[in-house]
Amino acid sequence: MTVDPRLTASSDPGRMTSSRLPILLALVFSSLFPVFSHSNREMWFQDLFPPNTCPINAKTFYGIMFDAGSTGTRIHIYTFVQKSPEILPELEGEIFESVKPGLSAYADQPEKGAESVKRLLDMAIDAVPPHLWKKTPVVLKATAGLRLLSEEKAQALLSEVKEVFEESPFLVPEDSVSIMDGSYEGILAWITVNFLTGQLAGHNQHTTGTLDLGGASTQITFLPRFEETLKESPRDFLTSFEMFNSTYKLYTHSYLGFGLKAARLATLGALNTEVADGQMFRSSCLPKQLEAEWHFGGVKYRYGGNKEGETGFKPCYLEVLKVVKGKLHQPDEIRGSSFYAFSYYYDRAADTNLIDYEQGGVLEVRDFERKAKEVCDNMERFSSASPFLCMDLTYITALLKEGFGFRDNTLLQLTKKVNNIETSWTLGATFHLLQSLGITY
Ligand SMILES: Nc1ccn([C@@H]2O[C@H](COP(=O)(O)OP(=O)(O)O)[C@@H](O)[C@H]2O)c(=O)n1
Ligand SMILES: [Ca+2]
Repeated sequence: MTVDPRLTASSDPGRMTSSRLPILLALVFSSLFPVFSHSNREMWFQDLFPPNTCPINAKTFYGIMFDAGSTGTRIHIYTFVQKSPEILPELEGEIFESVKPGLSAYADQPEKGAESVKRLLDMAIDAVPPHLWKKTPVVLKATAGLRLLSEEKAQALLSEVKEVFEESPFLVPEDSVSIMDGSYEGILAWITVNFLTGQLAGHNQHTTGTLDLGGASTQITFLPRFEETLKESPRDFLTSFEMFNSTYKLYTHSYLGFGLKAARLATLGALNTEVADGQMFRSSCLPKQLEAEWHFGGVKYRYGGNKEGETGFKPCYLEVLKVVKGKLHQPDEIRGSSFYAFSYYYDRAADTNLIDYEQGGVLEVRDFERKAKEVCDNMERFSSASPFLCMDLTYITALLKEGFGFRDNTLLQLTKKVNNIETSWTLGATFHLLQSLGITY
């Protein structure tokens, strides 16, 4: 990935290079897996094989983490390698695959939902060598899509998935299928990003905050630097988290119902309401003549443009403002910081050529606003794209400025992968899992 120098003013850009990654991983694993501290043990073959090249003891182990998101289900198969007992393991790579729709779309057909998980799990059967199946843990964590379902429907889905896991040859830990607490989603994504960018090695305190915009919820997470932030934040926004032998006191919050798709419904006035048969929801953020249907979370919605009334950025911004204004906590200290942003921040920026789809890039908050104006005031020119493009960009602008209180010139590093590893909470969750299972080789 490329790193904008503006973002690394207080950190070391050299840390981002992939050649540093194994060293960094080794450092992190040394605290993750204290069992490795037997590095003084004498080995008869040490004189024959230089460190790192002994083929006899090279060991590979895996972790399988499912992300059951509101818009899709994804599998992450992480491979770790330990080349000899003296050398610490390295994160070798990740196999990633996804399917749509997400589990919550199968609210009334839980077996079909579980089938979608099974198809992905079959990939792990091919990726993990048979002799390691029994030692490879498999876990699924669901996010906002399932949080929004009734307890009964969500549990039915989870128990079908659990059956799929139990019929597989992998290690199924207790609590292997669950709905993840929203605050973990933020913390674990923060761990992933700061781990992959090298900020968790040693005592470097130049960590970066993270912004995740999902379909149904959105998270903000950062390491507060000022006492004021700790004093002024609501208690449940602050959390201590132990990882890699350090305790991180993080600010994190997950706003349920503020993901991009939930925000569309909220803007249309259709979130958390009983939808009457044939009811039409209209918005000035949609093309004037549009009338269409949309399925989300197992419910069908009819929506359309303001046939007679206004359309465009100004009226749209006022509509969207009602969804965010005064609803989010605004920590002062983030105004001058830079953040990593992913998920729908990335997708909408890439869709509108604000960033390169493969490389990502760095934007200022005002770039989203500029693009929102361009799209909303020229909807006919963008009619081949999603009819929601104007609403989505306007929502992102309002969420960043009026929701979180970022400045126009706050920098956002838009990233999908760092060193070819997905910037998802799943890697942080896998570290946590391996730590709790005491998996050491
Ligand atoms: N590994 C992943 C997971 C999600 N995403 C993006 O995250 C957004 C959807 O979020 P989600 O389905 O996880 O929804 P939530 O359950 O997090 O609300 C989409 O833009 C996905 O493309 C991604 O880019 N990479
Ligand atoms: Ca997500």
